[in-house]
Amino acid sequence: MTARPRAFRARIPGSESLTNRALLLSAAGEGATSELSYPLVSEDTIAFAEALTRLGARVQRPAGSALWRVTGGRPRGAARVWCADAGTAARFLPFFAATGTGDFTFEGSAQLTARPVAPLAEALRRLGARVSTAEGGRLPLRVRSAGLDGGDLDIDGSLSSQFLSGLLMAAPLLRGPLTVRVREVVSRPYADMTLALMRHFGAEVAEPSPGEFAVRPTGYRAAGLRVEPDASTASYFFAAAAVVGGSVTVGGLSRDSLQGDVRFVDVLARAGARVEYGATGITVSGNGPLRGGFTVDMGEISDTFMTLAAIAPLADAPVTVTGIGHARLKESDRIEAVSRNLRACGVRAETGADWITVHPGPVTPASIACHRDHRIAMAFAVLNLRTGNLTLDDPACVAKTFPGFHEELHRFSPRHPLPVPVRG
Ligand SMILES: O=C(O)C1=C[C@@H](OP(=O)(O)O)[C@@H](O)[C@H](O)C1
Ligand SMILES: C=C(OP(=O)(O)O)C(=O)O
Repeated sequence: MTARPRAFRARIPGSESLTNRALLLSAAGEGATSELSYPLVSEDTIAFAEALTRLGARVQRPAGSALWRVTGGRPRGAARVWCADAGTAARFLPFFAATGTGDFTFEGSAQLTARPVAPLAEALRRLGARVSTAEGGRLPLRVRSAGLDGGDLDIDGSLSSQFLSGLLMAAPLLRGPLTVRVREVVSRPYADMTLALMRHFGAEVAEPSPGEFAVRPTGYRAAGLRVEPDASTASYFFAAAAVVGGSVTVGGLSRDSLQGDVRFVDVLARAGARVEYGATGITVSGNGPLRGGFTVDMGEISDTFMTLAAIAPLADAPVTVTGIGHARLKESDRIEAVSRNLRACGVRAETGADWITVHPGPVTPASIACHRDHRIAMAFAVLNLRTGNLTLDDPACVAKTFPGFHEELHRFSPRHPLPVPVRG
């Protein structure tokens, strides 16, 4: 066991999900200016902000400032919009663009192009937009529209909640009321986050029955928002305390967070860590060896399943995670990426369509294949705090949501190596 680090207040950047929603809802407030404090500054949110400027908004983000100002504008004309690796950009912005008038093409990286957008295209066609996609319902996606009427439609939420969130956020910008029905939606806490932020920016949205949403064509008003720290990112630092001892506090998070991933701490509690919900933040403390011997459905908080799976070899019995089939459709096939990397470390892991079981055992030296997935890199960096024998084949991929990750984890435990500056 390494030396017990002191109590540590982790400096966690703003939530990507809250930042991107607030950027979009601010951009939808035509002519009005909203202020976002402590937004996430990362590849995903910069790409999202730049995409919005292509769609008529103005985003002022002074270097080093914790305050972004967004002035709304209506999408009009023709634009090619680059979404980089950001799933939320590809799934939210076409709906917003279709409420304007013009011809908009959305493109993304090879990684993003591998992720589905068919449910989005189908919903937009039913609302009257002209939409085309690449084969298999992939990017590039082209949408031509002269604004959308309201109506009544179903949307598929089984692959991702982001399609529902994108449609809901666009709904107040339609010419009439919209009723949306979703039979099954994964990651439901993200839809709840969407509803909460829509209301914060002035929308009237109700859920008269589970999975049925009624939205009035009210448009949006400007609002201010202080962005919570990213609960998915906090999971790595909470898990670090659980596996090396000491305690980590993340200020600005609570049981009432808008982010479902804050519930990851309850999973750590099942594994034996001590969790305290304080007045100013959440604290997780290591409490002896990690306890396994349980099965947990992480379908609603699937971004954090990798954090648990990566430290599960350190537990005293197997850990099974279920409900995570949709995690195969993210930056990587995350069930496959985690299980292959664990096996490369000599750890026994079994998988199915939507589950993984990790067995305890020694971790042998390995190079972790990150698959350009920031969460694979960050999760295995936590395991390495204990083993000290792992390297990442792409440490820089963390910049998608936390450019300063390695520095902050090193500040918690010097056992985490600082990234070697890339020469040239
Ligand atoms: O709406 C959002 O901000 C997100 C929704 C989730 O995706 P799925 O709904 O595809 O699970 C999550 O994995 C992603 O990191 C962010
Ligand atoms: C899946 C993720 O993000 P996105 O869908 O926005 O690419 C993530 O951050 O884990």
